[in-house]
Amino acid sequence: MATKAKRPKVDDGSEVDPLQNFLQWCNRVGLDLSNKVCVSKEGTVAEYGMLAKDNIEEGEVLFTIPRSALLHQETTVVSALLEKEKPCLESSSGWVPLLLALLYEYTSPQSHWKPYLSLWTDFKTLDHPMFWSKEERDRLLSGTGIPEAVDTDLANIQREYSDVVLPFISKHRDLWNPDTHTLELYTQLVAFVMAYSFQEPQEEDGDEDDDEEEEEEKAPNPPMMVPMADMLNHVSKHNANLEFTPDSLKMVCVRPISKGEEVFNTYGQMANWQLLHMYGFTEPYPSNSNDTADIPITNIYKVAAQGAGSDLGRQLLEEQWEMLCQMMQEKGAVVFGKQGCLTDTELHTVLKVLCMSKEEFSEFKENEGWEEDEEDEISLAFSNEGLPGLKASWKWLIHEAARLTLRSYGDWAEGVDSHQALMEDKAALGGLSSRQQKALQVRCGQQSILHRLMELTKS
Ligand SMILES: C[S@@+](CC[C@H](N)C(=O)[O-])C[C@H]1O[C@@H](n2cnc3c(N)ncnc32)[C@H](O)[C@@H]1O
Repeated sequence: MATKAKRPKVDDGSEVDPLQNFLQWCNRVGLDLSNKVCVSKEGTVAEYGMLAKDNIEEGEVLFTIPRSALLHQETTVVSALLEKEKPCLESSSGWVPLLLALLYEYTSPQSHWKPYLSLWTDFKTLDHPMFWSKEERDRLLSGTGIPEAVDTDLANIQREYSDVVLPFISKHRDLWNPDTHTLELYTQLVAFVMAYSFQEPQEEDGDEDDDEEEEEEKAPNPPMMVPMADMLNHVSKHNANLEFTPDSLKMVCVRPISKGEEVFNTYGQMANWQLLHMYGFTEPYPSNSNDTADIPITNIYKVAAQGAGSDLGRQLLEEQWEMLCQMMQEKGAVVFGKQGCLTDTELHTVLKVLCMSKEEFSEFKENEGWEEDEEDEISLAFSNEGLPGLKASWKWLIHEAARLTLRSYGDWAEGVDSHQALMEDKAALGGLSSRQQKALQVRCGQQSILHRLMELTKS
């Protein structure tokens, strides 16, 4: 078993309340907490959270964290070594330096961040799908995109640990120990970073002449741990937001909060499948205004292939598909939100290429593309308002691809035809495990978006 952070003890051997210990530490490191808020485990949606002790106005600062209190690769005790060895610590995630810092600080009795890290003694309570069995993930979450995302994560974690972390810690046994800093602990800390870390937004250059491509190539900032800010839970209709300044980070109220209400941060615009994947929870259906459903582009192609009558038609379609695969860099899904398509440019490209006549396709290849349509027009055309007005061939492709995608949700709720019906049956819902309930929230959100899309595109 991996060594866990032990609960602090006072002289008589009794345990210190980890929260009080953490709040005292906050005081010592100069973290300024408004007396209008408090951290609590009661009256919150999930374990620790922040509550308003008084009415709070928009713009009020709830707490300020000096940058020296943040835990990341430049503040950890082992920062000089991490900096010196930077080239050997590169990986696709870019998380290895922070994870090495956490492996060290989490298991070091002298760590400056001990009162902070001692708040969590078992990261598995986060209940990320990565801690479910593969069988349970595949059974409960098929069709949601989560099983594939978790399989990729687990393969990456294992590779990163064996190729980068283990050789590194084996070389520095004065600081790390492979018997303590195991793959199991590493995986748990990955889940901690997924659910608790923050990424500072890239600074805007302000130089308008800058080449756009250069801007896009900037790597994202590495993640960091932000004590106190990570005590806040998330909802899509949040009431507070973290602001970054050169000296400190500030949690600022973004809509009035009444006394007794929970203070909610935003973890970003997260669909329920992303919340479950990254944080191990979902917002109750249908309250997540950021919910989305993906349609794999292969499903649009499969539908188009069913509709291609002759051999010649099928050959043309295959050429068009080959070209699309070269054009689309991402793994290939179009995303629909509650108000319409969120990847309208990609969907527009897919529909345009797959519906071209032989002549149009030859012209397209000769010109190496087409004149781009106005972005605003595309965005309107693929919004819920615009979808019913699309041309019939495009509507048919979207409609049938949505139907095909809906079929990919296996049904684990035996005897129940519709997930929606189960959602409305409070007694049956109460009989489900918490994992089954979360899976249901994800599926219902995605399915309702796809059903709506079928309605909007029916001929
Ligand atoms: C940044 S932490 C927030 C503090 C956390 N509640 C704690 O006790 O340590 C993120 C974790 O809080 C929980 N969480 C956040 N928002 C939630 C919500 N709206 N509903 C349920 N759980 C939530 C999830 O377990 C998530 O992984």
